Amino acid sequence: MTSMTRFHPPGAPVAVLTTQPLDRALDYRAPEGGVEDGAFVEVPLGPRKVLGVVWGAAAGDWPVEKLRPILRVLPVPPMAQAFRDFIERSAAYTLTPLPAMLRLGLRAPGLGEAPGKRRVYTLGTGEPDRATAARAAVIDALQSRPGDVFALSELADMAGVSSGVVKGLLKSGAVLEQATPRDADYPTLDPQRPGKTLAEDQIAAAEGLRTSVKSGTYGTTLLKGVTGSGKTEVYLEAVAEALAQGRQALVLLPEIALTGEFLTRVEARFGARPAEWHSGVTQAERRRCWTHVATGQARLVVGARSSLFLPFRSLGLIVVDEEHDTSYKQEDGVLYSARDMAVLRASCEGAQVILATATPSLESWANAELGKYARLDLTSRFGDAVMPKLATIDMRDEQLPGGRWVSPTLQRAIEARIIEGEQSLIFLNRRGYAPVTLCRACGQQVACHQCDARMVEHRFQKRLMCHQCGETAPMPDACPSCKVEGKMAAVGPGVERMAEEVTTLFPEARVAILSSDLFGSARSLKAKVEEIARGGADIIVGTQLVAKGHNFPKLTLVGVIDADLGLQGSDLRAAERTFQLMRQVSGRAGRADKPGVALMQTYQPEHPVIRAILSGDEESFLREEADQRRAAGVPPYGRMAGIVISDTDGATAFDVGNALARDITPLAAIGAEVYGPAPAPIARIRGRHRVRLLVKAPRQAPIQPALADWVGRIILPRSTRLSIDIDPQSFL
Ligand SMILES: Nc1ncnc2c1ncn2[C@@H]1O[C@H](COP(=O)(O)OP(=O)(O)OP(=O)(O)O)[C@@H](O)[C@H]1O
Ligand SMILES: [Zn+2]
Repeated sequence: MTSMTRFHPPGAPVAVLTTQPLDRALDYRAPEGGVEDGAFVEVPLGPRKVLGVVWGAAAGDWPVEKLRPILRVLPVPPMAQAFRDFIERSAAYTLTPLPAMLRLGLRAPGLGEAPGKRRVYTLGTGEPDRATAARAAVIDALQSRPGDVFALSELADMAGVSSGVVKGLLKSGAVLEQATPRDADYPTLDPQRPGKTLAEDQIAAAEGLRTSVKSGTYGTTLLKGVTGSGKTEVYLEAVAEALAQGRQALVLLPEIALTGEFLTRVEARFGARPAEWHSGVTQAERRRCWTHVATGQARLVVGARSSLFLPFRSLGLIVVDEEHDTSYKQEDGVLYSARDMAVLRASCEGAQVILATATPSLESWANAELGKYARLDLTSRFGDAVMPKLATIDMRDEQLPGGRWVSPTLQRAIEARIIEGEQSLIFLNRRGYAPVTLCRACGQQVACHQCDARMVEHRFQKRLMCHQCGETAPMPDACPSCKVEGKMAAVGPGVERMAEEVTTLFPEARVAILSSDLFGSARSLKAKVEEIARGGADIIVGTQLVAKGHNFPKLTLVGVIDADLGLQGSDLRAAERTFQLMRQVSGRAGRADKPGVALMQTYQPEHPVIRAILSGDEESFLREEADQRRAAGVPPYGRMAGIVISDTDGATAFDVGNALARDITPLAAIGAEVYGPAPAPIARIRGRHRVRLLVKAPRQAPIQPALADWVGRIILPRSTRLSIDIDPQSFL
């Protein structure tokens, strides 16, 4: 860990950690005027200039006179000691090289550039002097984001054109080029404004949270409240307390589509909107957010998981809303769980964490049981709203023709809602039109040529898509294998096919589909969600995107097409995930004055998980699940790490796997076991063959150093990649 913050006089040797893939900090000489620990600097590296952070005194193994000087100290506040500690500890936890971790903390576009040099582009009033498809794409892109300004490459990427096309539109005035304005301050949030009048149980929970925030120390609270109980209102009180203490707060949401509603609620509570940080905001806006978070001017940030790596000055509170959500796990690049890293960051900062959910992850629940986390409960919905009634539809008793999935029972229920002017949600956790496309002549399924995965038909886009690598191909007329024409058939349902069926059943109804792949931008998805919330649809057909915390006041019926879907896998969390998903999606019903119903179509109504979902007894479900995991020694009662070795050559990947399995001395020393190597469930992605090993260790075992020692004994062939996933959530 770095020592106390320190000033290095001009010429003193200092260590600079750069974002370049080197295994350690490099030594430089402090510039004229000296430099502080944590300062953001520009240094020479070979022929290039790169960004870095002063990481303490130099190691001293190079003579000072041979060191190159720091070129420039950037005009931003230095990285706080607590943040540097977090970078080091999160790197050690996830076994990520420090520079890769630091890179997450330097995601502010144009940080190294002088302010006057940056240019941004925006919509002008002129007409393009020559109309082309590429030019029209630029204008369309700008029109879809009124009021936003873009960097050149950002706008070109958005429009799918070269930057030359954008520049070509300047002369006619159709696009305007401007010097970047100074990053405007965020409006002041007023924590003293009166919030909503809280109900009795809300007051108790809010007081508990306020007291924790007041303590000014680290602590984590699991805020467990049934869907619609008002968790947001309650944790906003904790945010108010942090603001009143003069500290900053961060609220993490699992889905950008949820930010719209959240921003409105923040504005209602504090009189202004907070800073935003996620993939849906422009580079200029990200820069503004980063710099004002660094100075402390931005007091509240709402963001995606990467906002954990913003340079807060004085962070007092992190809220992880829908903490059970799987999207908090970053599954490529640096593999980390934003929920766990939130706890780590808070402990570095002396801040509080609130994990809010109706369906806690077993990890968080167990930590509360152990007393490591505090716990607060909200057990009823706010106001007159009641919890929805849950029931199963036994599909063995329903008469359904082939190629149809909405049972007559569900159909009648939807009909009744339409007559009442209420909304129904049809839920199927499968994107696209059909999961399988096969040839009726030869029986072959269409597969991705780069992956061991089927191509999924997306009928609206008229393309096949691989959900592993994103590769798309036009829908073929003739079978790619036997070349027979007109025999390609869709097998099984996806949301698009459900929308088609629903439209056939209810031709008069307004049907909306919510699936992540159907929206070009986060903004258009947000707009759709808002339109639905206002009543702009009678039937919503959606994937798990709709299960996440949305508030559709007119929605009174949830129909689950296939409640058995998630139970089939051998995933260690299959039961937990199905339970969470069903409780969450059913929780969308009856959130306002009218009571709601959730109907789950299933072929196995007597399955213990289905019965647990119906009973609504979360605590017994979690306790039983905990008992099983404890007996098996798996998370949260044991540690796990997933190792994926990939190579364009399958045999090479296996050789590496075997070499690792042959000598497990460092792991055996901590009582860990190694399973594999075995071909990964998806044995090839993007042309790379994949081999997996699984490491299982006792709960308290120091797994990271043992893993580092173990894989460090192997010299990887150049073509081989090895990734280590601590606490893996997915086993693909
Ligand atoms: N004290 C209150 N006064 C007025 N309205 C409230 C109050 N508490 C909650 N509500 C309203 O009840 C609804 C549900 O609240 P909220 O969205 O905070 O619930 P939640 O617990 O976060 O639900 P979910 O887990 O399903 O996301 C919202 O429309 C909210 O505005
Ligand atoms: Zn693929």
